[in-house]
Amino acid sequence: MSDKLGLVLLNMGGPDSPAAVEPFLYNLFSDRELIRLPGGGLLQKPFAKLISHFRSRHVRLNYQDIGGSSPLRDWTEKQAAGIAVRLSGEVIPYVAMRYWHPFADETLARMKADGVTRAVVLSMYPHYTGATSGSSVNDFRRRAAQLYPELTFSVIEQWYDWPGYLDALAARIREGLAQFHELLRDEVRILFSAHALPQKFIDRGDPYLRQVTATVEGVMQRVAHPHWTIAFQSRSGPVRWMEPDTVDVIRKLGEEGHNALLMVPISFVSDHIETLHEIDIQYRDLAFEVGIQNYRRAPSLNDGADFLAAMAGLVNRHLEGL
Ligand SMILES: C=CC1=C(C)c2cc3[nH]c(cc4nc(cc5[nH]c(cc1n2)c(C)c5CCC(=O)O)C(CCC(=O)O)=C4C)c(C)c3C=C
Ligand SMILES: [Fe+2]
Ligand SMILES: [Fe+2]
Repeated sequence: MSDKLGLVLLNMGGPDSPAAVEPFLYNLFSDRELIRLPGGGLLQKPFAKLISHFRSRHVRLNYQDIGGSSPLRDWTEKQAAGIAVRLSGEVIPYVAMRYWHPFADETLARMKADGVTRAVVLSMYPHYTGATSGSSVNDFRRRAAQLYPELTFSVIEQWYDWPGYLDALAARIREGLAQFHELLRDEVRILFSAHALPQKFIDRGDPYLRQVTATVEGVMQRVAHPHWTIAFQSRSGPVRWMEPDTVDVIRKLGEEGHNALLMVPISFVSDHIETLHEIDIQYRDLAFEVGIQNYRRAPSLNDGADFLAAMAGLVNRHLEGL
């Protein structure tokens, strides 16, 4: 029997056309591991239908500003291929998304057809929370149990302190700092912006905050710049969210008279709506409004060779330990 090995990268997924925005949002708001709408589960789908319908107009406009669709699938496919070619031995790359194509069941069907019998499943969220990594891994496990129970797989679901990842992130920050005029560089405020979570995820014990903090500390040991802080972006509902909010921190930096700001997206490993729209458009407008004239963002990791080599190292170490 053949013993083909697959590498499956998990991520959120994003709409691939304007028409996909509403069903993408419906899938997202239907996920009770991400968001618990009122009604104890019974009303989750009707509420998801309603919210996705009303939210889609606004979200579609945001996607329109970045070219009409999410680049997340392309980046994740490039990452999967780039990691697979750097592994020892032959490994077939796949991607499985939580809320848009390719869904886990589509990917599992392809793996089965390709004769893949073993796989390493790698969550592309560096920091663990049940809302993202947890939901994606559970979804993959459920679908695999239904559709391809013979598949043997193991999961890598957190890697916030992997040295090669920290090195790659530090390199992006140095690139970001290099975009400022030499005379300004020492004064640059670095703002690490992680995706916010409702505070209740932290209170119930998700390690997300601890892991984000550890990543930032590991990176700053490598970069050695005196001015940095962490904030949380993209709140989206009427609950208590992690603090401080990125918007409030940008405002405060402006009020304090700082005029050089480097944004570093920290919980995402590729470009998508929250780097390309939120950080590059919305927060940039806000920074200018509060007097920060020099606003830059560190490039995302995307398919950077150093990042892919680091991730291949992570997968190789995992395979050696099996
Ligand atoms: C580490 C990454 C992410 C965390 C943590 C996260 C938590 C989280 N998100 C929502 C609600 C929405 N997220 C949306 C889009 C979106 N979120 C992430 C990542 C994290 N989310 C990504 C990569 C994307 C974009 C996909 C793409 O563009 O390719 C959206 C849809 C967009 C919008 O409506 O603004 C919602 C809604 C919650 C409630 C949450 C924590 C529980
Ligand atoms: Fe999100
Ligand atoms: Fe978000």
